[in-house]
Amino acid sequence: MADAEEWIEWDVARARDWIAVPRSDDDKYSRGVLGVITGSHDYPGAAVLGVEAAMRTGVGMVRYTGPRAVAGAVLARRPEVVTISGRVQAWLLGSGMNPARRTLVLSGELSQAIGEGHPIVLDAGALDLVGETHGAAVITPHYRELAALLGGRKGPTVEEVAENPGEWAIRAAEALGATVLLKGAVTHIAQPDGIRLTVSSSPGWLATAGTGDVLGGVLGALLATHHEVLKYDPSKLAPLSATAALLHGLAARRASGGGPIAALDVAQAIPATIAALLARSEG
Ligand SMILES: NC(=O)C1=CN([C@@H]2O[C@H](COP(=O)(O)OP(=O)(O)OC[C@H]3O[C@@H](n4cnc5c(N)ncnc54)[C@H](OP(=O)(O)O)[C@@H]3O)[C@@H](O)[C@H]2O)[C@@H](O)CC1
Ligand SMILES: Nc1ncnc2c1ncn2[C@@H]1O[C@H](COP(=O)(O)OP(=O)(O)O)[C@@H](O)[C@H]1O
Repeated sequence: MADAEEWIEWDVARARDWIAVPRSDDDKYSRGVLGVITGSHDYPGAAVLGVEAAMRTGVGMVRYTGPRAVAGAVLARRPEVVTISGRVQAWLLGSGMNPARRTLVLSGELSQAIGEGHPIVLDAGALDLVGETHGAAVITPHYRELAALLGGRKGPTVEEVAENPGEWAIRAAEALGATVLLKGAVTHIAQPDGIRLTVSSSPGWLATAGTGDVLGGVLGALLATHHEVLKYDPSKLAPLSATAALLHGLAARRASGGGPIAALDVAQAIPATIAALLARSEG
């Protein structure tokens, strides 16, 4: 089992360096466009939550090209979103999707997105596509999803992952050749190059439906706004992933104020959380 001392706990001082603040010469394209294929007939809300979170984290544009039936819900919440295909600098795939119900058309669209080689977040119903990625890819499973993903490789039970999440995050990163952000009360980020980061400051109120979809949007936005550096140095996925998890937890704490929260509350609290983090105040 991994030595606990090898893990670095991510903090506000480190995270601050991974927020891309727009410069005077930036425009919406230079900041980065996030392509999003998420949501389904069964889970349209996951797409709404992820897109909301990405926009609140700060990105030049979101292109949502998921199921047409879901696009209406996304647009109803965020008319800023563009729903026609076009160039993007990063992708968020899979939240609210069921791989067992993936149509041929959707399979083709997901493969095409992955084939572009941009930095990519694979969540929920796109986790099984990790073997198709080349370049910077991060997967964002919870314990059950990681156990299922490793199942074909003499993998662990859900209980085994829960007992030792850090160790299984490391094993998954090595076996799958991707950055792993393993969600839980403590979020573990492991990369094949040996980087190991934790975020353990999130409030328990985050254990509510849809907060993982919000995290996907936060992370997608961070990848899109750091696409240039990721092109040359995919190892930067780890600090970006840890920053996403930290922001997510800080936004939850801010939204909560000690009381219960819903996932959308977390997304809405992100701008003030980022402003506080950049101002070196409490974060
Ligand atoms: N608003 C949205 O659009 C949202 C969309 N979401 C999207 O949903 C998708 C699937 O997400 P997920 O992995 O969290 O759930 P899922 O794979 O179905 O897990 C099944 C497991 O849970 C268990 N189980 C179920 N009920 C239980 C109970 N009452 N008490 C105890 N156990 C219970 C069940 O056990 P079983 O009933 O089979 O014994 C089984 O083991 C994913 O794409 C995500 O993005 C979510 O983010 C939520 C908000
Ligand atoms: N007890 C907890 N304390 C702090 N954070 C938690 C706790 N349980 C879950 N979380 C966080 O909440 C989010 C839940 O994501 P996920 O399991 O994908 O839910 P959903 O599929 O409903 O969006 C993750 O970011 C996870 O790290």
